[in-house]
Amino acid sequence: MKNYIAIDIGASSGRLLHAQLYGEQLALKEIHRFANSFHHRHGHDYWDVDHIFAEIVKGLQKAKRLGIESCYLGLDTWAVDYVLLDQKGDRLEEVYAYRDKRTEGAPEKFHAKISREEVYARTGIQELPFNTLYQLYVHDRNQLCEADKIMLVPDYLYYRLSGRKVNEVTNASTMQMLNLRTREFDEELLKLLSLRRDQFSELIEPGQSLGMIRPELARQYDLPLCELVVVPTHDTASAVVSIPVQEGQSWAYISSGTWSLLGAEVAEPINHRAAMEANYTNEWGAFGTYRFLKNIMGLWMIQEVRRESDNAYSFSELAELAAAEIPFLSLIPCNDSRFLNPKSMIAEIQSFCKETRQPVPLQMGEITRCVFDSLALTYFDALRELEGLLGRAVEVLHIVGGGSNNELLCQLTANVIGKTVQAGPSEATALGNIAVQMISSQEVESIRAARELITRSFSLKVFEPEPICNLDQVLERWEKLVSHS
Ligand SMILES: Nc1ncnc2c1ncn2[C@@H]1O[C@H](COP(=O)(O)OP(=O)(O)O)[C@@H](O)[C@H]1O
Ligand SMILES: C[C@H](O)[C@H](O)[C@@H](O)C(=O)COP(=O)(O)O
Ligand SMILES: [Mg+2]
Repeated sequence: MKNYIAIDIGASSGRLLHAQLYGEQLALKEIHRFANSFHHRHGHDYWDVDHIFAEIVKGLQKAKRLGIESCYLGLDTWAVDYVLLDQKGDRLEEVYAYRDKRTEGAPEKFHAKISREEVYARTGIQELPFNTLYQLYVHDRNQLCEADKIMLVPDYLYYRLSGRKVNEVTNASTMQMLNLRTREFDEELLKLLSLRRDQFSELIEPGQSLGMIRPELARQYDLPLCELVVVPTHDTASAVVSIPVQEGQSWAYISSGTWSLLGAEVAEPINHRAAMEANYTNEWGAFGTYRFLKNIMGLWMIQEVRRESDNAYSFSELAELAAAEIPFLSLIPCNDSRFLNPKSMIAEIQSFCKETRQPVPLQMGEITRCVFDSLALTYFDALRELEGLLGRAVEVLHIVGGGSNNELLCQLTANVIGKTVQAGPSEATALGNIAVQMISSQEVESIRAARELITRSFSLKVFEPEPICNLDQVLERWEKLVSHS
């Protein structure tokens, strides 16, 4: 029986899961989980990639102690952030976190050199201030010139495990530097950044093998003999692979974790002006698909509210507290940049409500209810835009990732959008990661077969829309709030 290990590192936690195929069912078991977050040092926000790598090694050691002598191994993380390497392959400096404030105003400066329209026509990528393009634009020039290689975080972790340097395409597309037509780094953008193509590595599609884990690593730490398979290393790309789509469904998804990524799987990019104005993106998907989606602030806001309350409540307790509150009392424009990385999320939420003469949420349930109500309304707006851009109605919204465990938010979303919500799997990213490994090992023949296997193997919850009294008034108030933010 083949062993598959997925390492999924999101912005709030990393996890290592083991999967095996038992007949027609896929069994998944969590072996290791660790908290992940960026740290504020010397005025900036950084990831601790050495700690992340140490946790990966710890997880693989646990796997070996559980009797997993050999396995396939795939790894995915969040997007856009990168590591600078010198010629010896050593890291040149700390790894900036995308929420660091250094990119504030960077898009405006960059687009003085080349228009937004031109960049969107070339890349089809939504404008987020922390895209790699803008991060590199503000990065210290001397450091960049010194860099022999620029690798996104998962590429770097694969390199430390395998010794191979590659840029996997689904995550590379989030850099906003890949040209949709040539499917290569855009030469004009490289020139504007004064970067050379050879500072990046070979672009590689998911599904290919990078060979075995470095033998010295396996020996030193007593690790399983892993064959490293390049999976969709952008966590959202892996999550989309595992969406339990039913035949004939007109479907869309929300990959719901730290971020809520709301979108559809399309065969060709949609990068016309209307898509740009709606700030929809064309991140590359597995097997030549595209992820036509939009970033929504997501459960980051709940994570911060929880952290500021010293983690006094579990995520399910926060949802229960919110469920007892009056709906749609206070609302916030989730995607406003003020919520990207405020000193205090609670204070920022309360300030907005005060500024807009809404009831100011004070109790924990009031605060989390405000976030969940506002997220559901933000999903409503984004889904309506998506249907317009796709030119088709969506019948079912799949919510996958940790947020699929939040039954209040899933029901609220179904009620506001007036459509069926299908929730789960919670570990969609890891399952998509494993699915691509299984396709590569030929134990599963296609994404379609993988989705059927996942649908058979994991329980999903269906939320049918329930009527909301005075929804029209809520939407009217919401539109005013969002249009003025
Ligand atoms: N039992 C639960 N009830 C409510 N929400 C949950 C539950 N479990 C997880 N979540 C939500 O899922 C989020 C984490 O999702 P996850 O996909 O693991 O995030 P990431 O991959 O970004 O680290 C948490 O911030 C929390 O809001
Ligand atoms: C910064 C990116 O927009 C972000 O990484 C997003 O693309 C993503 O992958 C979020 O994944 P989480 O699991 O951290 O929500
Ligand atoms: Mg995630």
